[in-house]
Amino acid sequence: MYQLEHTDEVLRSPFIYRDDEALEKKFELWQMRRLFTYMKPYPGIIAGAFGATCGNLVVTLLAPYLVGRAIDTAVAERQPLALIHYGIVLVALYLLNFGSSMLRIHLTNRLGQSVIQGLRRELFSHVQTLSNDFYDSRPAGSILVRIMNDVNSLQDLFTNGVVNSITNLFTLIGIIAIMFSLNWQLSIATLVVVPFMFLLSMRLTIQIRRAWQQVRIRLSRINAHLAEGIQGMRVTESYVRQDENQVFFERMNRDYMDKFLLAQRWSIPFGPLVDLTGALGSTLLFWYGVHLLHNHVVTVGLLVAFANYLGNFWTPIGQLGQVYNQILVAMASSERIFQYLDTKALIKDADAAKPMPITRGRVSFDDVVFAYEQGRRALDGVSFDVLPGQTIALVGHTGAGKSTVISLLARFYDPTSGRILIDGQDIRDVTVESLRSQVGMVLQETFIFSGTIMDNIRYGNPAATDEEVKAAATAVYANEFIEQLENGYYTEVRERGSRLSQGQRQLLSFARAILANPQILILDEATASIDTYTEHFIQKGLEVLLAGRTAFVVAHRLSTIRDADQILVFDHGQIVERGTHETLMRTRGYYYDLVAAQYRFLA
Ligand SMILES: Nc1ncnc2c1ncn2[C@@H]1O[C@H](COP(=O)(O)OP(=O)(O)OP(=O)(O)O)[C@@H](O)[C@H]1O
Repeated sequence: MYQLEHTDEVLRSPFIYRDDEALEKKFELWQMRRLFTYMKPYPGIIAGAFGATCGNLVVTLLAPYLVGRAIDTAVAERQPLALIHYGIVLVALYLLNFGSSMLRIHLTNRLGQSVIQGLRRELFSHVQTLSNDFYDSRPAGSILVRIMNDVNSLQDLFTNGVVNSITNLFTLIGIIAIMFSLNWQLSIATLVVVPFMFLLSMRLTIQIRRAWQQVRIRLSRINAHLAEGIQGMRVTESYVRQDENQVFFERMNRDYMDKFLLAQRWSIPFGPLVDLTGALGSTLLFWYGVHLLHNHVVTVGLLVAFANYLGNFWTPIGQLGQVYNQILVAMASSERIFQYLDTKALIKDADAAKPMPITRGRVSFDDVVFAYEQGRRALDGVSFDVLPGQTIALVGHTGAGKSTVISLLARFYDPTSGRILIDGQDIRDVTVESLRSQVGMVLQETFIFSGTIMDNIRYGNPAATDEEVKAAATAVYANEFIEQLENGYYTEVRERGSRLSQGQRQLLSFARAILANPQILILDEATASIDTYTEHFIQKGLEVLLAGRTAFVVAHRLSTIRDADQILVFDHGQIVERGTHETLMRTRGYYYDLVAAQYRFLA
């Protein structure tokens, strides 16, 4: 069986959770301030949560004192009625505590979820406005991680961190103030262990957090590998790579288990150590307390009250340690989130942009130069003029610049220099929305969304009725195959349309496009070989789709090229020949060679 040599290789797989992304960062005030602005819309919830925590605070501060008083007065002086009164007050206090806790947990969760939801909404809506260059430069996985994981990791801070840390500070200050007002000597004896509690809590929670982060990274690696493995299962099977995959997976699985057990090793001692420190603190308190008791400096009730106060130190100290962790994690995540939010869309409406009126469809490229990366021109001085209703075929070797022409026409990028005009208007002077609503695109790979066939066609025009969808499908000859599916137009398609053949997807995209009814159509013909039966429908569908529109076709079918009004032949980003099929064939130049080399078998 195939064995991997190095552990590092195990970790080579493309991670959803990228290892080069920091998991924690040092505190930055401006970042914290910006994060807090997301809480602004919820003053009512915040006030309610603070109100509820005040209820908890009252009980934490008052209950130990009352227990002490009950011992000193009711028990010591044998007054059962007074004891019952104390009992009733304490029960009432704990009921208040119960109610306050329920309300606080509900409100803080609501606050956390509202903030997270708002942040995620803003992030998604912003990412949707970003230009193609943004998507070109990062994998989809890393965008997903930011919208989901990074936003989620802020959840703890907003749910518990903010409200709790303020309450915890008040609790600590309150307990210390009450203790000193009752007896300063005993207060000092009680507080001796508190710095140790604090240090222990900080030290352990940092280690525990780091250990669990490692577990999460391993889990993300497994997820990423699984997702890829399942998507690429056909390739795996066809190359008989199951065994290698199994070994690879086993290593990752094992790695996850090791990290999990390590994290457990850090987490397990936390509780017992807390108890141990508490016990040490109590021992010290009672040892000194009994000494004070003998000298009649304190009473038994006071000693018991102090022991309870000592017990009440742990929760706020532990939670403050956690908040420190939550802030460090939030710094790293929010930095990445803000980085996305601050990314400006390269393509956006000019200040004076107006909607483009319904176009006739005349398209001109005027000395257009474009480079994706500086110094490497993908288009180099491209000029052409297309009359309304004409079909233009773009041909040329791979990498010649055909797709770049159509990307610029749909304004996914702006030219480095030169102009693109539609009906005499520079497309940079009109709104992007109005431009794109009139420039339809049918791409090679038809993206099928989860839903019915009906929904998928309607994507072209959400306002279309069922009848209009069916009419559009019928017009481009897609009706025949759709009717044959088990539920016709209401058949569910999902998983990137895997139920549909390449040809059927193409027909679906024609229906989608004709429903949108754009004046200008961009068509990247699919290169995949399609059975002759479907090909026949595609051919007829295409004729309907192109009729009456200005169309740019990155053409692979000789039939499309032959019927084109103009053929633009590209090479290294320049138009090297132009004309109709007949004239170009007669010229016996670049196009002739191209056809001879590439399309001979199609003729
Ligand atoms: N997103 C991108 N980032 C950087 N360079 C790119 C990008 N897209 C294309 N290019 C480069 O621009 C040049 C033109 O590419 P283009 O996609 O327009 O060619 P094409 O003629 O459509 O090729 P094909 O027929 O293979 O689709 C190529 O050198 C290509 O490597």
